[in-house]
Amino acid sequence: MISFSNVTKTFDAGKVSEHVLHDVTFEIRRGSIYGLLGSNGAGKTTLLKILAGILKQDSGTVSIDEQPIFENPVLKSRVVFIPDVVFFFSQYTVLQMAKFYQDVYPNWNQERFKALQTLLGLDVNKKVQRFSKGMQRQVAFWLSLCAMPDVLILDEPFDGLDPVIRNKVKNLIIQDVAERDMTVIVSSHNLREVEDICDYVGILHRGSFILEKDLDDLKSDVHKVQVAFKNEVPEALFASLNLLHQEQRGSVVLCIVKGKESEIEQVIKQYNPVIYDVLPLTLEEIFIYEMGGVGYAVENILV
Ligand SMILES: Nc1ncnc2c1ncn2[C@@H]1O[C@H](COP(=O)(O)OP(=O)(O)OP(=O)(O)O)[C@@H](O)[C@H]1O
Repeated sequence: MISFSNVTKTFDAGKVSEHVLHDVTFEIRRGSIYGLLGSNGAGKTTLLKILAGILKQDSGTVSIDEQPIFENPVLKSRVVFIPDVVFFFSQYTVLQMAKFYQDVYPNWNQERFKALQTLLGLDVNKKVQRFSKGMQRQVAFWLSLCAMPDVLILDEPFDGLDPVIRNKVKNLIIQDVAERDMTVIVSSHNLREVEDICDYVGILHRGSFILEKDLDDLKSDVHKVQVAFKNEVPEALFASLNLLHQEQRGSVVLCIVKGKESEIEQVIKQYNPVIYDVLPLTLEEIFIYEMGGVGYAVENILV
């Protein structure tokens, strides 16, 4: 399990200090995929670098399986970080880079290296820096997945990958999570990009979490309902629902309601609606309505 407890981080910015993370506390269960979302400058990369042991927090604790990560080489050999700008030694071919990874990561899987070579079709004797940007990112995933990490940290990982490779990479990640309980934390600006792989999502804003939720809970707890009545819309109905949003479209009322679907249906049906439909909500809509409810303009955070 990954655990952040009261973590703060400040950078010197000229004469003043910039507070980048404020008292961040959260956990990531082993074998889960955590989506870290947030606006530019929210502190996502800083948080990921602290988790990877590249930066040290000013205060608080960061641990993986109850061991601190900073200056802990044994633990670090179980953790792989793919940064937003991937790095390879200049002049190194894929094979030379693979040898380097093999030396650093004791669980290196050579059979998988060969299998992924066939899947990706990249030349192992080519210098990595001569590949295109997207191909270099493929190499980063290739090497990282062969390192068989227990924790995979991804910063904006899918930028620059074409849709076919993107799906292949996502499938490989999901396979490792399912088969050997790998834990993944993935930062992104785009909820749609991560919603198909994550089971937990946190939104970081100006160095603090403004929302953290299990996606299944989120999906089963908010509903978009369309209702219409023969006569006047019964106001008493809305008072008895936990409404996040309500709008009239002609004779139809569209509501975003929190709660169990069966209970919502029971309440509304007491008023004999002539139309009662439950419509699908995208995750992005759920976030916008949930966060709108606590006064944040999430549209700006998630774009
Ligand atoms: N090494 C550094 N020195 C000084 N300030 C830094 C350093 N690294 C990050 N910062 C500052 O910390 C803040 C958070 O940056 P960070 O890269 O963590 O944000 P982010 O959420 O990843 O942003 P983005 O989505 O734009 O990549 C920014 O204001 C940035 O300028």
